[in-house]
Parts: sequence; structure tokens; C-alpha cells
Amino acid sequence: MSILVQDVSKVYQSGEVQILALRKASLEVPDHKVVAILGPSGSGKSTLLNVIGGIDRYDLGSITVAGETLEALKDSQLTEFRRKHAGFIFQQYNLIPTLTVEENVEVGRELSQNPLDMKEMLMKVGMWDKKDKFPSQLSGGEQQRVAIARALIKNPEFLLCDEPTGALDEETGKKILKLLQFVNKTYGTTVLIITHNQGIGEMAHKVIRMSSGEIVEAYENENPIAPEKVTWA
Ligand SMILES: Nc1ncnc2c1ncn2[C@@H]1O[C@H](COP(=O)(O)OP(=O)(O)OP(=O)(O)O)[C@@H](O)[C@H]1O
Repeated sequence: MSILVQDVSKVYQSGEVQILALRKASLEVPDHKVVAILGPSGSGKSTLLNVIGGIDRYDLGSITVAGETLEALKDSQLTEFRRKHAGFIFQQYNLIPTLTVEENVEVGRELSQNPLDMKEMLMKVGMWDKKDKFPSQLSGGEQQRVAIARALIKNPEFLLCDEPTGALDEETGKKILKLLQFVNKTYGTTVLIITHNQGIGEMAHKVIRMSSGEIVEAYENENPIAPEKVTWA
């Protein structure tokens, strides 16, 4: 099992107020799957992704990812885990504006002991011919492709995507989903996608729905559909 989350709870302290962002969440994700995480704003989706990826700590429960039990790791080991195993994609791309496409992807490469080839990576995401451009010279979809290349060049086992198509129109968003599905098939990367778009669940092997910090529904799709057929909402 590539990801095993067992009864995980997380509390945020906001002044006097305690917010229970995760309530005994449990989840199993086998290797090489695409998982969609659905749920309303504030339901705990990002918190779940962040604890799985080792960005955040949790208060109770256990998470095992790629054979590592995360609550047993010291901070430096958790950083090492994150660098080695996890790639992150965000809605707002988070590219460095003063670096070119190639230099941005190089940032991801430098984090890895075993990186993939730069040219191959930029060809795969369709950005080789724009390798010397700066982020401001690219469309949103192109910037997201660069962000995907930056996350992938270190050859992570997991790609954790927080609203990867949230800032994109339908046509561009579907191209990004197609790229994520391609990555899953080609490299065997496990892909977790947070989305408000219910339709994206149709292309996932597994769908989970969150509400008020709980995983209230989990089901599997026997035949995930192609991203271009996803109902866009
Ligand atoms: N750093 C923080 N400090 C305090 N509260 C937080 C923090 N991060 C998240 N929360 C709270 O925890 C709860 C879960 O937030 P989370 O971001 O995981 O939800 P989400 O489902 O990803 O929401 P969205 O779809 O709006 O991104 C919310 O009530 C949120 O306000």
C-alpha cells in the first residue's frame, strides 16, 4: 500500500479557537493510482494532502507513505522524505519569476539524487521550445506544465496536486489533466488531485469526499474515463 492514513486528526489553534481540520481520517491508496479528493471549502482537503506529503504534522493517528511512518520521523527526516518521495503542484504554479523555464525546473532537479533528464522532461510536458522564456511570458496552462515538470524531474513516487486546474479554463484544464494521467501511466506516479470539480472524479481510480474534516465517502471507479470526457463544472 503506497499510502496508508489511519485515524489521523489535526487541530489548528487560531487564537482562542481550536479548529479540527482532520477528524479521524483514514485512507488507503494502492501504488500507481489516481485519486480525486472532493469536498467543500474548509473540509480539510489541503490539510490531508499536506500531512501525507510531510508539509504539516498531525496530532493523532498514523500515516505510512512509501514505507516511512511519518510521525516517527524527526523534522530533518521529514524534510528528506518530502524531497525524496513527493512532488507538489499548486493552483497558482509558484514558479520563480526571475528564472527561465529551464532554470525553474532545474530547482526541482537539484533536490534529487536521481533526477530525470531535463530535455526529456521538458519535451514530455511540451515546453522544450519555450525553455528560455520567463514565467510572465507564458500562459497559465504553460506555467502549470512547467510546475509539473519541476515536480516530476526528481522522479517522485507521489504527485500531490492542490486544485491544479483551479485557475484554468476547461480546454487548458483538460490538457493538464491529460498530462497528469499520462504521468501516472508512464512513470507509475501516484497522483492525488484536490478539486472542486466533481467531474474530475470520473477520471480517477479512487474518489474520496470530505466534509468537516472527515472522509465521508470513498469509492473506486472500475473504468476511469479519459480527461477530455470529464464533465467540467
Ligand atoms: N494554518 C491554519 N491555521 C488555522 N486554521 C487553518 C489553517 N489551515 C487551515 N485551517 C482551517 O482548517 C480547516 C480545513 O482547511 P483546509 O485548507 O484543509 O480545507 P480545504 O478543504 O482544503 O479548503 P479549500 O477548498 O477552501 O482550500 C478550515 O476550517 C481552515 O480554516
